[in-house]
Amino acid sequence: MALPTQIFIDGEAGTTGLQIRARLEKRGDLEFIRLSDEKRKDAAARKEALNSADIVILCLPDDAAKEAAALIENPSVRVIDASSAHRTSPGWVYGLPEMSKTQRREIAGAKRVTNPGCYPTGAISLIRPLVSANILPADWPVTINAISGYSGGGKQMIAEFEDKAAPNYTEVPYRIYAMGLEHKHVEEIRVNGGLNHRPLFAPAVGRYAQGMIVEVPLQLWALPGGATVKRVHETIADSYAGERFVSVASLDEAAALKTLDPEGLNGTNELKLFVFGNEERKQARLVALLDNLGKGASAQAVQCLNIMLGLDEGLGVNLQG
Ligand SMILES: NC(=O)C1=CN([C@@H]2O[C@H](COP(=O)(O)OP(=O)(O)OC[C@H]3O[C@@H](n4cnc5c(N)ncnc54)[C@H](OP(=O)(O)O)[C@@H]3O)[C@@H](O)[C@H]2O)C=CC1
Ligand SMILES: CC(=O)N[C@@H](CCC(=O)OP(=O)(O)O)C(=O)O
Repeated sequence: MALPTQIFIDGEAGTTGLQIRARLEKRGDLEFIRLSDEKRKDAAARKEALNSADIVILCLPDDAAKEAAALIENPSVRVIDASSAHRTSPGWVYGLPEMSKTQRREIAGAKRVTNPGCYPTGAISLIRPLVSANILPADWPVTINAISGYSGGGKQMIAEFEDKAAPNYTEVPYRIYAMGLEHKHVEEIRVNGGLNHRPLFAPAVGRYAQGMIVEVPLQLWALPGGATVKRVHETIADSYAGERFVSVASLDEAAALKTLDPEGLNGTNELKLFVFGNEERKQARLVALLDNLGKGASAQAVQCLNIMLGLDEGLGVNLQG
C-alpha cells in the first residue's frame, strides 16, 4: 500500500487554511505536518516543515507566501499557493483546471501551482471562451463588476464586520472599493482571460460572510461580427461541457430568474455561469456565481491537490498517461 502523502498547510490558522484542513481532515491517503501555535510563525520550524512535505499548501499573505516559497530547498516538494504572490509568475502553473483543454494535465505534472483568485475564477471563466472564439476581440475594453462576502478579506475583514470590539468595526451594509483601479486581480484576469488591455474592475463587499457574483456586461451591438446572446451562450456552454464543477445555466433557466443570490453555492466547489441577455436590445450580462472560499479558494486548492495526486475527478480524464 502507498504511504500517505505528507501535507503541510502553511497558514493553517487562517480563513483559507482552516477550510482546506476541514475539507481534507478525514482523508486516509494524506498525513498532516502541523506546527504548534507558538511555532507557526517561526521561520526555522516553517522551513523544516516546508522541506519535509510532499505537497505544501500556502495560505498566507503575499509577502509570507513569497518568503515560504524561497525557504523551500528540497526539489521534490510540490507547492499550491493560495495567495496572489505568484499568479502571473513564470514557472507557476495557473490552477484553474477548466481554463483550457490542457490545463488539467499541466496542473497534474506541476511542481508549482498558483491557486486562482476568487474574482478571477469567475471573470476568466466568462471572458476566456469568448476571446478564444474571436467573439470578444483581445483588444476589447472589458468591464467587470463584482460583489463578495466579507470573508474575502480574511481574518481582518471578518473582524471588521463581526467583532464589535474591533477598532474598525462597521455595520455598513455595502461598500465599493479599489477605486484607484489597481486591484491585485486585474493583471491575473488580463493575462489568463487573454486580454490585451487591463479590464476595468469594480468590486464591492457586502454585509454577509461568504459567496460572490462576478459580472461582465457586454454591449453585443458594438462587437465586431455582431454576436448574438445565443452564440455567446453556446460558446461559453460548449467550453465547459462535461466539467464536473463548472456548469452553465440554459438561456431558459437564466431568463426565468428574477434575482440571483450571491450565497447560492456556498460550501461547494461549484462555479455556475449565466448569460442574461436581450436579443432585441443586443445586450448581455455574463454572470459567474461562486463561493469565494469554495471554488474561489479552499475547495479549488483541494481540486488542484487531487489533480496533482492523479486522483480521478469523475471526468474520465487520464492524467497519468
Ligand atoms: N479569503 C478569501 O476569500 C481568499 C483568500 N485568498 C488568499 O489566501 C491567502 C490567505 O488568505 P486568508 O485565509 O483569507 O487570510 P487570513 O488573514 O484569514 O489568514 C492568513 C493566515 O496566515 C498567517 N500568517 C501571516 N503571516 C504569517 C507568517 N509570516 N508565517 C506564518 N503564518 C503567517 C496568519 O496568522 P494570524 O492568524 O496570526 O493572523 C493567518 O492565520 C491570502 O493570500 C489571500 O489573498 C485567496 C482566495 C480567496
Ligand atoms: C472582499 C475582499 O476584500 N476580497 C479580496 C479578494 C480576495 C482575496 O483574498 O484574493 P486572492 O484570491 O487573490 O487572494 C480583495 O478584494 O482584496
